[in-house]
Amino acid sequence: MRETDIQAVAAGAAVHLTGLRKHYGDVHAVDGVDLTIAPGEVVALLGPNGAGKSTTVDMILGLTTPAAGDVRVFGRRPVDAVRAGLIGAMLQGGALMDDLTVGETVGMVAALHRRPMPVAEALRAAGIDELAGRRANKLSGGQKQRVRFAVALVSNPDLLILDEPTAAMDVGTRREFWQSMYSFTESGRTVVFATHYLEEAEEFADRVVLMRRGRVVADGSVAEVRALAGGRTLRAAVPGATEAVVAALPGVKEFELRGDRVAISTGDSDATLWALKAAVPAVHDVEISAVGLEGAFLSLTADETPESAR
Ligand SMILES: Nc1ncnc2c1ncn2[C@@H]1O[C@H](COP(=O)(O)OP(=O)(O)OP(=O)(O)O)[C@@H](O)[C@H]1O
Repeated sequence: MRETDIQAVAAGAAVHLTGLRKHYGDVHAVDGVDLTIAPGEVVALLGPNGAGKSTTVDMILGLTTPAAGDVRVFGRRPVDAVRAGLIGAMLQGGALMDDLTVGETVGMVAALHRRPMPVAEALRAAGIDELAGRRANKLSGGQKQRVRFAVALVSNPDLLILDEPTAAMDVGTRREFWQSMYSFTESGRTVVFATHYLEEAEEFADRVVLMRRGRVVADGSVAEVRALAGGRTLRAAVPGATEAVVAALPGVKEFELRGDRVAISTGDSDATLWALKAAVPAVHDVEISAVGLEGAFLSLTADETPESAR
C-alpha cells in the first residue's frame, strides 16, 4: 500500500495494522497481522502463550520495530502518537521506582504530558488513592499493577493498551479494576487489552481478536467468535458404539469416546443426532450444549505443539 493510501485508511482508525510481521531468528512472533480498530472499541487480544500478543502490542507502542508492514495509531506512527500523548500503556511487569511514593510516581509521569488528568483523579480511577504515600517497594503485586494502571491513565490517553493487566490481581481487585476501566471507556476512549482470561474477554470486550502463532485466527464479537468455532457439543451414552461409527457421523469435527460415553464437537448437531440414533439405536442420555468462548478458544487455537496447551 502506498504511504498516502495508508494514511487515508488509517486516519479514521484508532489502530491500523497492515501486513505486520516480526520474527526472532526462526520464530515468526507476528506473521502477517492486519487489524483495524475503531475509536471507542474495547478489544481483547486473546491467545495462548507465544501467540504474538505482546509483540503486537509492543509494535503498536513503537517499542519494537516491525520487520514488515505498517502501524498507525490515530493515523500517526507510534512514536508520534506516543509523543502526542495519545497512547497510555500498562505493560507486563513495567518497572516502578522503589524510592518514590505512588503519588510521586504518578505525578512524575503526569509532568511529562501536555494534558494530563489530575494525579488524584488517576489514583482514584485506579482505586489506589489511599496508597498515595506508600513507596513502591512496599506494595503487593496487585497494588503495583494498579499503580501501573494509574500511570497509564494519567496521561489522559485516547488509546489505552494493557498487556495482561490483571495478571497479579485477586478476584476482587480484578473486578474493581474492570469497573475503573468501564468508566474510562464510557468517555468513548479505545482500549486494547491482551489477556489469557476468557471470562475477561467475554465480559469486558466488544470485540475479540484471537491470535495463534503470530496470526489472527478469529476476529469479531464474543458471539461471532463462538459461532466460528462451529456450534455445539453433543454428549450421550452410546452403548456398543465404536470410534469408526462415531467418526462416520455427519457434522463431526472431533470426538472423544470413553467407555459408553461420547462427547462430540459438531457443526450440525441435528444431523449428528439423527444419524447417531440410526447408527446406535440404544443411544440415550443425550445432552447438546453451545460451545462457550472457552471451547471456541481451544478449538481455534489448538495445534500440535505443547506450547499452546495452556
Ligand atoms: N525478544 C525476543 N527474543 C526472542 N524471541 C521472542 C522475543 N519476544 C518474543 N519472542 C517469541 O515470539 C513469540 C511470540 O511471543 P509473544 O510474547 O508476543 O507472545 P504472547 O502471545 O504475548 O505470549 P504470552 O501470553 O506468553 O505473553 C514467542 O514464541 C516468543 O518466544
